[in-house]
Amino acid sequence: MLSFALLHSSSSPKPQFHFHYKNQIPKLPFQSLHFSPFTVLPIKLQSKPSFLSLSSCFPSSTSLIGDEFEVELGRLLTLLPEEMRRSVSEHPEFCYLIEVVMDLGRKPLARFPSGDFILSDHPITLDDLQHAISKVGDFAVDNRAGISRTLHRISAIRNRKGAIIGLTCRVGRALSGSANALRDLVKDGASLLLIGPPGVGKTTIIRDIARMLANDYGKRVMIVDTSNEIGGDGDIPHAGIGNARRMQVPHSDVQHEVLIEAVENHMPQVIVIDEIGTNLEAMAASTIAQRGIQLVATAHGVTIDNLVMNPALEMLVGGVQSVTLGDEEASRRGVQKSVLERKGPSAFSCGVEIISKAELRVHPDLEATVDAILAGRYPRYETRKINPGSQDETRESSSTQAPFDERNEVLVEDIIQMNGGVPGSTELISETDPSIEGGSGESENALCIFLYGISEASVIQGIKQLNIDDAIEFTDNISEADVLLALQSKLKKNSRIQAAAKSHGIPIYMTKTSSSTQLAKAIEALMDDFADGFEFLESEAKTNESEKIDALEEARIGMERVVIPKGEPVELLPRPSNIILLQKDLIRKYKLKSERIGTGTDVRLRILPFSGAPDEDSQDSEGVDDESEVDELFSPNAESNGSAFRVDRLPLLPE
Ligand SMILES: Nc1ncnc2c1ncn2[C@@H]1O[C@H](COP(=O)(O)OP(=O)(O)OP(=O)(O)O)[C@@H](O)[C@H]1O
Repeated sequence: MLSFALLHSSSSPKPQFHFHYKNQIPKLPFQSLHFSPFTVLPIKLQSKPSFLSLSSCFPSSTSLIGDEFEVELGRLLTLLPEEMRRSVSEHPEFCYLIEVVMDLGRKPLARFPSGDFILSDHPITLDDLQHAISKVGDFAVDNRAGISRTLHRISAIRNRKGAIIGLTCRVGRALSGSANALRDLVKDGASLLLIGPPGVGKTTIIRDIARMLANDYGKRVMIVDTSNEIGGDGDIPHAGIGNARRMQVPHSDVQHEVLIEAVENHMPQVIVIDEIGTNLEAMAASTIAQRGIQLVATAHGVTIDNLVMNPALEMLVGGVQSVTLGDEEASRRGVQKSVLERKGPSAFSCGVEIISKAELRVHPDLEATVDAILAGRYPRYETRKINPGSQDETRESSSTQAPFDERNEVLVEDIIQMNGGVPGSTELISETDPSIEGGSGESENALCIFLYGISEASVIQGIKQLNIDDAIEFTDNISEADVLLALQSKLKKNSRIQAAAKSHGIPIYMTKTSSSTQLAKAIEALMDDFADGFEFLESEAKTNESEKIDALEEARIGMERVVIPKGEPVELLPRPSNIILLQKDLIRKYKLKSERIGTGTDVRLRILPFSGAPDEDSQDSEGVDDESEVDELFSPNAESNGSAFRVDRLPLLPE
């Protein structure tokens, strides 16, 4: 029978970590970097699969894991058929197992940091699923179940008749120390909102925050545990939450009620809650914040921008409203008359973007971050490392630079960690530090593209002939991108993606089709502009800004001096489509109508005198609706560059 052992070897060579850049997945991206002195050797044993050496995966200081985690992981593995159990326990990354996926009629998979691994060539049967289901508690309405007194989460997929045909078995771990990087903030009573994509480690961190506040700072902490993920399944909470108390939620729809109940009945000083996702929950959280209770919560998203743009959750960060500025104020600020502003105070004082299992971006003043995003400026934030091994506060780097610069710092730290650097080091190493030399097989000057409506595969296919694979890379995180490349038809339907690109100062390019030839041309054009540092865009933006002000002033004077007092129409000068759109907006605010005249580069507006006819706000005199205006805005007459049209720095399109 096959099993494995973890052998400590101080003389063993450092493990080979693959260099990763931006969103590329490293071989072992977590704090596994601590574990470089351990070597995993598969050996043959005449015994049952053993997890006895599992605690060696984790230095004793890192967690409550050790023996308890062995037992807990063992309980998860009892869900699996013997062959799968053996296969997963033999995997070299067994300690870092994230999930086991069992779908009826398909081969079972284990998810590890380095990727998916097939556990057996035998497809999953109904019996296999039945066996697993019999070992877990009841599935709640959110189709999640747990294993009593463990942190594992079993999520079911059902067929149309309600029968379970798939399971995702997530390994839960209490990583004591995973919230150390936020210790200074939580200690001072800051309300923290953590956001991150699924599986990045949000629950793990807030669990540790709950423990830290209850045990280290003696606070009365109440966890509102919607799917029993923070405190584990069963009525006795998992040791990972320390002295914090927890309230279970019978149904996710009543999470907001339990939140209020927690405050009213149990006198908490701190409320911890995972996954605020609805408007009602956001409202409950805001109410709690107003009562002076420290709030620690998570929400799905990648960056704070995602929350600002999410109508259900924007309330968490103070809400967003559109404000019309006076002419003078608008020209003083150099912005259009209608701007977005924060409506009120944020329910949270700090925001934390969980970038990866090893890295956080802390926005110490969440309101300032939201204001910056709405004003199209770079928010200020600090990059911190998650370091479960250290009991100290681990503010590893502090940065208020523009994201582009900071990205390089992060990159450098990643590489150093991957090369076996000491976690917890507070040294900030410059990009030219020799220790990073040779760590990369990739170009540091690669152009990082966020694709929208175009698949990565199509671009790769398109540029095959160009031999520039190393010069570009892709990201799913718009804040990391140098440029947004989108399919025209998709982009024009999504004003939010444009707003997100704008808020990060990223130029937007688009193609009409995603054929290989078009994409190849687009990428070539893009590479040229990137090589020039997108310099021309800067000057274009400046020209555009002053043209915007001129155009609006021209329309205002026309209306105030001619159209309104004399009742005569006024023809404005030809302008680019995006500026015409702004003029139309202003004209509507004066309760006047306009018509678009001319063609090509001669397109301009004629402002019509008030006719007394009912005002159709969303239509101009030609019956052109906003959708057509959007089309117009995207017409290639403004900027054309082969197949890629620059539509950089568009104004926000009407919803
Ligand atoms: N620092 C870490 N090192 C190693 N494993 C980790 C770390 N943080 C989290 N994990 C593991 O990663 C997986 C996902 O973590 P977690 O459930 O906390 O993520 P999440 O962001 O809350 O996910 P979701 O949004 O899907 O609920 C779990 O198996 C967890 O044990």
